[in-house]
Amino acid sequence: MTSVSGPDGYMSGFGNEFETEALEGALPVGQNSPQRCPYGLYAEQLSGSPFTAPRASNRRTWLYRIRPSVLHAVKFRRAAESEWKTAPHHVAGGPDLGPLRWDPPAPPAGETSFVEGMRTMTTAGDVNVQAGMAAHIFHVSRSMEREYFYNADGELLVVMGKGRLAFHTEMGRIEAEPGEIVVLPRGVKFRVALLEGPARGYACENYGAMFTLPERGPIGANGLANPRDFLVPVAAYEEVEAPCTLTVKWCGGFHTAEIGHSPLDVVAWHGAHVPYKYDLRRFSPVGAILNDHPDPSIFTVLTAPSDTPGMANVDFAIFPERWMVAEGTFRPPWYHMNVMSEFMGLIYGVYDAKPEGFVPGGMSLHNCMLPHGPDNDAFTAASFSKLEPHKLSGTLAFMFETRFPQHLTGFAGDLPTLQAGYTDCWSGLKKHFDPARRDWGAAAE
Ligand SMILES: O=C(O)Cc1cc(O)ccc1O
Ligand SMILES: [Fe+2]
Repeated sequence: MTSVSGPDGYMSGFGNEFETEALEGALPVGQNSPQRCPYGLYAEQLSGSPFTAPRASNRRTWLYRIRPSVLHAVKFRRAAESEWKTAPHHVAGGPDLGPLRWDPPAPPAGETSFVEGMRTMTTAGDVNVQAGMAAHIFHVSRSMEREYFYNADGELLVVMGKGRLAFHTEMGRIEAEPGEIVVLPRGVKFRVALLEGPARGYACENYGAMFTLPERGPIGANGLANPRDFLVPVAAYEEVEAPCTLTVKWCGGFHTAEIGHSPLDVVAWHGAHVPYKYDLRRFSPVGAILNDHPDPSIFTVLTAPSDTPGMANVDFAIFPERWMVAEGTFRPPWYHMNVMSEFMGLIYGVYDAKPEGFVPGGMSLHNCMLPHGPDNDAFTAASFSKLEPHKLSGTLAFMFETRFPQHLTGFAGDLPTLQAGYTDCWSGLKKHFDPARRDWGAAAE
């Protein structure tokens, strides 16, 4: 028998305790683990943080399901290797050290599901100590049918680039389109259906503490990513009694179990360890309203902290459409070297530091302490343009920024779309220094 039950929809908020039931009365009242659960369901706790984590970062969910997870996954067999790699993963060879950039890669050969079409560009840190991340790209040309997956290695932040996907999770269903992100927490089972495709995008796998909202400090109680814009699915369950597979990614290995039913059989749940989506177009940016170019941390959507305050395991920042109004200022990003490692992608439009060569579906890697900044065209234009209010319209770029150096995979190093001449974008930067011209460039304005 196959059926999918539950209302379509979302609940709103970030880090809340949510509760939802697809069948009236399925949620036990006043306790988590009654002697007998309503409708003959099994109670199960999924812990995303240690039991003893401080309240603010404690994340667990109680699931009321048709079968307990022990019946989903009793006999795992190692599955084939894939292009989805895990840190530590250091390959010999590859391109010489330097800033790197890629054009969009060709789709993989043959049809690929969300899991099959995941290809790792970089890995950082070490999954065994729950620190670090991986930057992936994915390409989806087929739905996962009776194939389910969960990741024990971390949470997955999915940045939609093209097409539309439906993430059927234990907690319910999330639909996503370009401009939106979806976060799938560690241990949550799901399958991904293709709604409109092929679909492609980027993903950040976070091995560390879960993504949370950054502090706003003096910005105050509002702005940036507002909690109410985060959407969590309502309960929906599959009652599928047919051969299915469940694959787990565990410390970099893939293991598959053959099971006789869908593991998305959660009829009701309550808790805070939840999948969610967020529309990046709802981000409320704060920027320079007089002068100077602020640090990109003002555009942090989500941060996954490390044990060192202010030194994120990984930050997810975006460069959304916004007004540029700063006076007497070089408006694009400054030239810089950064202890953090920056992986960037472009969802749509033009990125102000790189008007040429950085295209939607492409990516760049500016690793730990490797210099980068505006290309020659951007420098010249920004140095001499009239500084009127100017809107950067129809643009959305993002950055995965981690405290750990990012190591290229063999896949990334061998990609034919790796731009051999990327660093030439700076080669036209001339020496302008003239000890006699304190007002350099003034006449040209
Ligand atoms: O390198 C980049 O393009 C990302 C970036 C943008 C910015 O506005 C300031 C610093 C920074 O690393
Ligand atoms: Fe940078």
